[in-house]
Amino acid sequence: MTDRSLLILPGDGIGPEVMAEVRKVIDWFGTRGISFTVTEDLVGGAAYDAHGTPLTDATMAKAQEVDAVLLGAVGGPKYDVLDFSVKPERGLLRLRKEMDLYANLRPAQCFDALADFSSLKKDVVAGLDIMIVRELTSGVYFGEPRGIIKEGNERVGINTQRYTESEIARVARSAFELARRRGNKVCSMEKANVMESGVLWRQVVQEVRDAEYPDVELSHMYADAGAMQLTRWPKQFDVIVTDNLFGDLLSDLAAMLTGSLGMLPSASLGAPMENGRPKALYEPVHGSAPDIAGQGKANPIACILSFAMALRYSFDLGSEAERLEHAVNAVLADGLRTADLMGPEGGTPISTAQMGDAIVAKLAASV
Ligand SMILES: NC(=O)c1ccc[n+]([C@@H]2O[C@H](COP(=O)([O-])OP(=O)(O)OC[C@H]3O[C@@H](n4cnc5c(N)ncnc54)[C@H](O)[C@@H]3O)[C@@H](O)[C@H]2O)c1
Ligand SMILES: CC(C)[C@H](C(=O)O)[C@@H](O)C(=O)O
Ligand SMILES: [Mg+2]
Repeated sequence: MTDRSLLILPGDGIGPEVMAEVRKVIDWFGTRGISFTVTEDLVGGAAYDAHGTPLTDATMAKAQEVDAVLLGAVGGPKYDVLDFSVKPERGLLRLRKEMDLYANLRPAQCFDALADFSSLKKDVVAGLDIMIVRELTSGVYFGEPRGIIKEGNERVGINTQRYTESEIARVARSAFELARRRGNKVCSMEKANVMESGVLWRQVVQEVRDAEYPDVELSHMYADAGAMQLTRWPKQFDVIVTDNLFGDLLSDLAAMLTGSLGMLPSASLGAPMENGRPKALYEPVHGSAPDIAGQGKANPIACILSFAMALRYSFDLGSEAERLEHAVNAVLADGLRTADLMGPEGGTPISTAQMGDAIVAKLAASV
């Protein structure tokens, strides 16, 4: 047993495929004396198939106990017919909510070797390094009332955008703290022009900045304009803080600036516990990719970089995280590409497993 515990939840679709490559990386660190006590369990459709629920109470309890949870992806067309309350995605949302993982960090970094590949011009993305901080435990994802009700002869679908002051303030603090360690700039995105929750969001973020972070530059942008600016000139941003739904959309958009959705990792963090570390779940931003599942085509880099974030944020292993990120960069610099990192002109892609092996080989060569 080590004092570093990890719960791995591979999930559905390409989740188990990309997680298998992370296991190789974990094993390699083990050979270097940095070991983890790993347990594996089911989430999403895989848990539903086995237990009739996308997350059992026992798995939930395990997630609360470990230092970090690493999740692959959940969902898929097979489960589209299920009742909403047992859909695979509900398992992930329960983890986020019950672990109180309110700050979702989604870094969009363009690796040098991919600057030519982005759908945007090279000078727009080369060297790009932005951090989206998405509020993850509130907003329209969780607000009440919700549901589908009958009104006269019609069905009405209802979801509620709801934010309390303290929910906004705590994620704003996460963004300002991160900014201080980066470019010292935060842009907050909402729709204060049409939503009261957006008005409150803007006020509270400004108040937190004025009272506690006067040294950090703060700007505000409507989220629709923010989406436009992200594609026009993304390097104007350092840290972006935004709500749950806008953060979901903007982070998929930001992923494509880096070349592929298969490149973007994430860390979902709660408040620091007594040991100074946050409760944490790490997962790639992408989903279960049913269109390529089972074919060895998935890019494992987003999941591997999510493990790098775990090294940094949950285990104080910042230099090991950097070593892993450098290994990814070196593999890309060698020209190795999974299919998602190839343009219409084509080339010969490598498989999910070959990408994992190449990254481990670079790690080994780095010592
Ligand atoms: N965190 C999660 O578990 C998560 C995130 C997003 C979507 N989902 C779920 O995944 C299912 C499919 O959703 P979707 O198709 O809208 O989104 P998706 O992210 O699964 O796929 C979108 C597109 O990106 C490609 N892609 C995604 N990840 C890739 C990777 N690592 N390598 C190469 N290509 C990759 C897919 O092939 C697909 O063409 C849904 O059930 C959705 O709810 C889960
Ligand atoms: C699968 C789904 C619940 C999830 C979300 O909407 O948060 C996903 O899209 C994400 O980006 O993590
Ligand atoms: Mg998403």
